[in-house]
Amino acid sequence: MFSPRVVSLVPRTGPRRFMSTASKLTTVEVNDKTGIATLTMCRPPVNGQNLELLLDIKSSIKEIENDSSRGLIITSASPKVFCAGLDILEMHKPDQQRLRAVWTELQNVWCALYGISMPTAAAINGHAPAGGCLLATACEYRVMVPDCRIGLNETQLGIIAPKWLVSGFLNILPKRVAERALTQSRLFTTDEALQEGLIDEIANSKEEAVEKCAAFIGTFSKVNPVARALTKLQFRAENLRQFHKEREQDVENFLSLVNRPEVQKGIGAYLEGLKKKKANKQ
Ligand SMILES: CC/C=C\CCC/C=C/C(=O)SCCNC(=O)CCNC(=O)[C@H](O)C(C)(C)COP(=O)(O)OP(=O)(O)OC[C@H]1O[C@@H](n2cnc3c(N)ncnc32)[C@H](O)[C@@H]1OP(=O)(O)O
Repeated sequence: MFSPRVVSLVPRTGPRRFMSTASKLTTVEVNDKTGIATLTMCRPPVNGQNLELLLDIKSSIKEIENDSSRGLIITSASPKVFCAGLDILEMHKPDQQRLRAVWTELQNVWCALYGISMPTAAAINGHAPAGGCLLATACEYRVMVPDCRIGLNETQLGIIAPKWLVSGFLNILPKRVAERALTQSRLFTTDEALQEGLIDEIANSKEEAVEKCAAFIGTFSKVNPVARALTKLQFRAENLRQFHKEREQDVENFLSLVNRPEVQKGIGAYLEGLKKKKANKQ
């Protein structure tokens, strides 16, 4: 559950350091001057969220939280993709135990990122559909590079994004825009996302996006961290409470939905479409 932590306001000095990470699927780099930690997802080619990546993101978030960093920036090592969402292979003809674990870990990642007390920002250096959009919208601030797409396109796969998953989206967009976007499986271009308020700024490169995220986090340097954390909680507590109340039922709903023959057929066709797209590119 959400527990605000007191963070020192004294700036740190010294070189950048790397925290230990559970595996190589994420890296965490702390800028010792600013105290801001950058969590980078590194599962090529598109940071598909399989079980191992989700476990790794969760443990990196916990590590950053325990280190009392000044803030957290999430980004990707892939040149064109921030995160392509759930690894569709985890949902296609799934192993039931693993599928259960995947969904539980997606819940855990969302809960850890959405409920963390320190300032958070996403440097969206590429496309961010579905689970990628989930990560970005769990953060407090978003900076995106041009010519990319972001949104919750779950209905395209025949699956339904549950309430907790949509709550970050609803923190940002008017309900009417959110409802239409979800029912239409809309992926917003960078320009559209800025216009609708789904992202806060555009940056010309990943480096610039990270800098802009750090500048946002820097705006809190003179704000009392406990007051800031409690204020953030005030805005997010109801969604978190609701999530905890429903999380077990939500796993059952997900499993039953994904196992439906017509959904399996849809996921299979979607995967085929992705493969064909690649073949057409070659
Ligand atoms: C009760 C609740 C139920 C449900 C809630 C569900 C919540 C979350 C759901 C999800 O996250 S579902 C996943 C949705 N994701 C997508 O629809 C994205 C699909 N991918 C794309 O649109 C594109 O790949 C891209 C991200 C825009 C990148 O395009 P690009 O041209 O750069 O790459 P390419 O398409 O050639 O892909 C490279 C490679 O990666 C494979 N790939 C892509 N996305 C996924 C994925 N999500 N899972 C697994 N694999 C993916 C693609 O097939 C290519 O593989 P190949 O090299 O082996 O052919």
